[in-house]
Amino acid sequence: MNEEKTGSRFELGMIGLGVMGRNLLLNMADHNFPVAGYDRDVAKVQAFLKEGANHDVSGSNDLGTFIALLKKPRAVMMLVPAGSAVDSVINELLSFLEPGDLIIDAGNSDYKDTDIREKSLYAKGVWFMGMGVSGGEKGARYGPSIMPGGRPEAYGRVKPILEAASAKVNGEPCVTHIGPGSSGHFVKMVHNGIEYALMQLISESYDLMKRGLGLGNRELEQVYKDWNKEGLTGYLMEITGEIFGRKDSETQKDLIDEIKGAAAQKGTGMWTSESAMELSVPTPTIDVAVAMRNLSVLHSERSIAKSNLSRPAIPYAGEKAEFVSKLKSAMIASMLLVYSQGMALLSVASFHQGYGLDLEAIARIWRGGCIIRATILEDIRSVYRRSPSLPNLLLDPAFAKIVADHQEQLRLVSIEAIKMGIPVPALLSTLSYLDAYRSEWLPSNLIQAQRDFFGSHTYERIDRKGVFHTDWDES
Ligand SMILES: NC(=O)C1=CN([C@@H]2O[C@H](COP(=O)(O)OP(=O)(O)OC[C@H]3O[C@@H](n4cnc5c(N)ncnc54)[C@H](OP(=O)(O)O)[C@@H]3O)[C@@H](O)[C@H]2O)C=CC1
Ligand SMILES: O=C(CO)[C@H](O)[C@H](O)COP(=O)(O)O
Repeated sequence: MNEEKTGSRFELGMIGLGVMGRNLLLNMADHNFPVAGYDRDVAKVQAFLKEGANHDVSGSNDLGTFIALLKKPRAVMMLVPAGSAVDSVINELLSFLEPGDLIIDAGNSDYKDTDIREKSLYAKGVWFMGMGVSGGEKGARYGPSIMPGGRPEAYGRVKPILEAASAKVNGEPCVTHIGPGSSGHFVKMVHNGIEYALMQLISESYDLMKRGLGLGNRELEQVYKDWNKEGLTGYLMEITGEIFGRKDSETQKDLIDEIKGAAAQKGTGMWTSESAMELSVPTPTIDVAVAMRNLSVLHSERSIAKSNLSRPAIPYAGEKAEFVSKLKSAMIASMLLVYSQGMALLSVASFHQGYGLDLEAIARIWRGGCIIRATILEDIRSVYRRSPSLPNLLLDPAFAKIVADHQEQLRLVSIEAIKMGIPVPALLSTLSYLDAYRSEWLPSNLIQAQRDFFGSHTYERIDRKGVFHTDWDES
């Protein structure tokens, strides 16, 4: 190690120099912060030092040497897989850290774990922050959206470095102190839940155009590029257009056709659905997106079911261009309804978990750097600027009007999908969410009557206050 690259003067240390850790640390170094990296794998440390050679960086694959590089009170960030790896890193760190040092878990940890870790570390005098980072490899390197939670004093210590490294939209950094405790990881989890639902919707639009209309990959590439230019501008739409244009370097075939239709997952989508259920917030599109990832991996069952359950498809008989235009409208409505579900979950969690979330600030920091960034987040930000405690975006007349203007196309596309036998559970559940949310009357009176009939669970009445029970066996 070179002399000037030693000494306890590095402002932040990163544990885990994988995809995210290496890139985020280089990003911080780009902004002239002296930073140090640690990885168990010496090759990863060397690769980081080589890439950061023109910056004030240092690193080691020895934890004690790495910790000795850091300025006191120390700030140690980790980007390692969620779960036991985080606990094992914390345990190893504890023998080197002192009261007042700060640990930041910037991975996709379960927020419930974050609450436990923060409390137990605080009792030992060590500060702990759970922080969401979104943007993938490129975002981490050139500007992610960052969602730090925990004590405001802890955030204050790393605010300059996080603001410098984050994405900027109109000069505003895509980072803000989210709130206390596990709020940063909760907000990142919901970001990912929205991400799952948007990805499922886009994949359904692909299926409708591929199997329904018979469009080829060049046509699909053009449709997604057009959608990204106007009306549906966002990162996921942008990369989808690029994906359809990519050739496999080995076979020279379209790469998309070489990829198996079985989608993996690491847990954040499922945790979003679980949390929504726990907090009684309806998020049907996110729930169905998780279910479809689960169904996608049942390939051998699906190949048996294919012959057992075959049915003739009723092909689409209309104009292809007209269908694509309706589909674009359907996508606009359904994507807005996904953001509505996710933001409604944040609104309830803010109250129940004492996070005190600023929904306008969350929409602001999601406008750049993250995977769900899209121009609509500017409108969503405006809604919360007007009405900071709105329980659901659909209650804002301007936002509701955009959905209402596109809802008929969502309905028409859904009907065609059903006729063609193409699975579009995200589109259908989104439409039903809309129809249920805008319906003052729901048939749940019958469910109450049934519950009281079989279990004496009682019911409320519309004409009187109180709880009532009927002896349903009495004639
Ligand atoms: N990839 C992405 O797009 C995003 C990922 N995330 C989250 O960031 C975190 C890191 O992901 P990513 O960078 O993609 O993962 P990688 O697999 O690329 O890197 C993980 C790093 O963690 C290290 N590590 C694993 N287990 C331990 C352990 N027990 N002790 C010490 N180090 C360990 C690995 O070291 P070694 O080489 O020695 O195994 C490796 O350097 C995860 O929580 C992920 O969910 C968040 C946003 C986006
Ligand atoms: O956090 C991310 C993006 O925002 C990560 O890429 C995460 O891994 C995505 O979730 P999954 O792997 O379950 O699809």
